[in-house]
Amino acid sequence: MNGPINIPKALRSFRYAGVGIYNLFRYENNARIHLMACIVVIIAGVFFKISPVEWLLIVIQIALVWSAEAFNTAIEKLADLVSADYHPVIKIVKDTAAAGVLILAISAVIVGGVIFIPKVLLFF
Ligand SMILES: Nc1ncnc2c1ncn2[C@@H]1O[C@H](COP(=O)(O)OP(=O)(O)OP(=O)(O)O)[C@@H](O)[C@H]1O
Repeated sequence: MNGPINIPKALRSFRYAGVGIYNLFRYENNARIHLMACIVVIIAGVFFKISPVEWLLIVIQIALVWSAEAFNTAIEKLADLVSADYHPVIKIVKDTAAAGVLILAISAVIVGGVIFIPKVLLFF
């Protein structure tokens, strides 16, 4: 370690990360879709009075998907900077990054289904 913890620097990092979160939901279509899905899930969670463990699973899934979306967007932006023209490697990079989001989105749908489908069926 190079000395005491630099609190102002840490706070600046938080601010930059906050700007990143704002930009993600302000400008990225897929991130907005995930945000809307998250709002629907939270409303459903409150409505069906899901348990604390179920809330924790939902929170983890939301964090995983948002986080993957943030990394995917960062990779896309970097790829666009590296090569604005079509490039087969950029295609692999972008498709692979998108695959990371899709894998976690499928996991979130499965977790959501396991939690909510029985409650919805009981409701009707
Ligand atoms: N420069 C490129 N070279 C090769 N393939 C590309 C390139 N740019 C995009 N693609 C292909 O098009 C797909 C969509 O890319 P794009 O950057 O438009 O992502 P997106 O998911 O539409 O996100 P956004 O609209 O937020 O930028 C990529 O997954 C990739 O297959």
